[in-house]
Amino acid sequence: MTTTETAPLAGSPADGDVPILEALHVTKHFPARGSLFKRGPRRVVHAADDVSIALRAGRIMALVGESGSGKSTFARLLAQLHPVTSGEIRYRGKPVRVKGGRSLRAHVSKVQLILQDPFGSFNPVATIARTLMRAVRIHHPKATAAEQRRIIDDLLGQVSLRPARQFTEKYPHELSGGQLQRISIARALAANPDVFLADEPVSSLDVSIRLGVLNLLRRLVEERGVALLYVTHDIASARYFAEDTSVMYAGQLVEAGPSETVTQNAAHPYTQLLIASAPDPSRADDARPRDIGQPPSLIDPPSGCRFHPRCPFAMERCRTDAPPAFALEDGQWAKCWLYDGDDEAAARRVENAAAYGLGAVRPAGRRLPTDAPATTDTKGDQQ
Ligand SMILES: Nc1ncnc2c1ncn2[C@@H]1O[C@H](COP(=O)(O)OP(=O)(O)OP(=O)(O)O)[C@@H](O)[C@H]1O
Repeated sequence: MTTTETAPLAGSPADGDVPILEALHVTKHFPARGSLFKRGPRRVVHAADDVSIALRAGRIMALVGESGSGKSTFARLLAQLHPVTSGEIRYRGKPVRVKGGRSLRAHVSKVQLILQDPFGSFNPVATIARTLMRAVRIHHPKATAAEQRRIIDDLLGQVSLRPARQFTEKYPHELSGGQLQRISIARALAANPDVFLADEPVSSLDVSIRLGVLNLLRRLVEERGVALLYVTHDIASARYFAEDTSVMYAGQLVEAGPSETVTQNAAHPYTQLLIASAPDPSRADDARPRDIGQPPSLIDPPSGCRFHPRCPFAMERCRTDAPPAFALEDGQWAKCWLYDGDDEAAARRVENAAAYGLGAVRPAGRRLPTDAPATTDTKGDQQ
């Protein structure tokens, strides 16, 4: 038995290894627009509430959710671009306390953010060589000019842009979105990071070139042993790309576990609806619930389970009490009262299985302590 009685841990990491980057009970509240100058209690946007995640060497974790669920905010918290409201970020087991300047630079060199829109992240009047040289000078200040040029060639080679001279003298507008996204990955590699936080890295690219960029990221994870957080609204891509998947709804994680299990045997009704509403021509006429409605306001989120106003299986307790995490099989967990041990929950699970044509009704889960970080790291003896 490991420490996992109180900390559900996912995937299949080796025993005793420490995650490279971890968030523990991380919360971020932004002041709501206009609330700074109003009397009365300050209103806040609950962009992330009590989110715990562990990123491990050589593994990809998908963070999936609709627009506005808090995914980008969470990635930025990990990158320390926003301070957390409460909770802790740990790098290799040690709390990260960034106060700007040198400590921020040290964190950024280890934890690199890759953004959705590569065009927006380049200086339009600088050549690729100049942009990359800037990153190389920051991270390899002692290298000679010739060495720095060699480093640039090598970085471009690592992202399969060869020969380098075909790209170095170009301006961003002369390159395709896919080429630019590769160059932003090369720029991130200049820091020799341990962690990539890729925020919708392929959503702005043509469908035909997405796979190439995802394959490149996968190769870098495997060859360099970096940890990768893959932020996406596309749950189908999580299955093929990431070992582990966490699902975020209205600022909270609602389900996590191995990607194969989460995508093929989703437990939370929100994940089930996300999957049912993903385009799939092969099931054009099936009868699964598909109208997934609108996400709630994050200024005044619903009481109890935040998904209850949209949930076809909601019970009275869902309106009043926030669900704890229930450990299921295969390292999967879900914060959903459906997996409670009583008869009403069991009856709703029967309805749930019927609605989604599931072969078998799922058993109840094991309720995990609420103070435990319900991370995506569900390793261990939680069954
Ligand atoms: N700096 C900020 N100040 C105030 N509110 C913010 C700020 N940044 C994000 N938010 C709010 O936090 C919530 C979560 O936004 P976030 O961008 O993290 O979601 P997301 O899941 O990444 O969505 P998308 O996929 O559209 O980027 C939204 O309600 C957003 O308006």
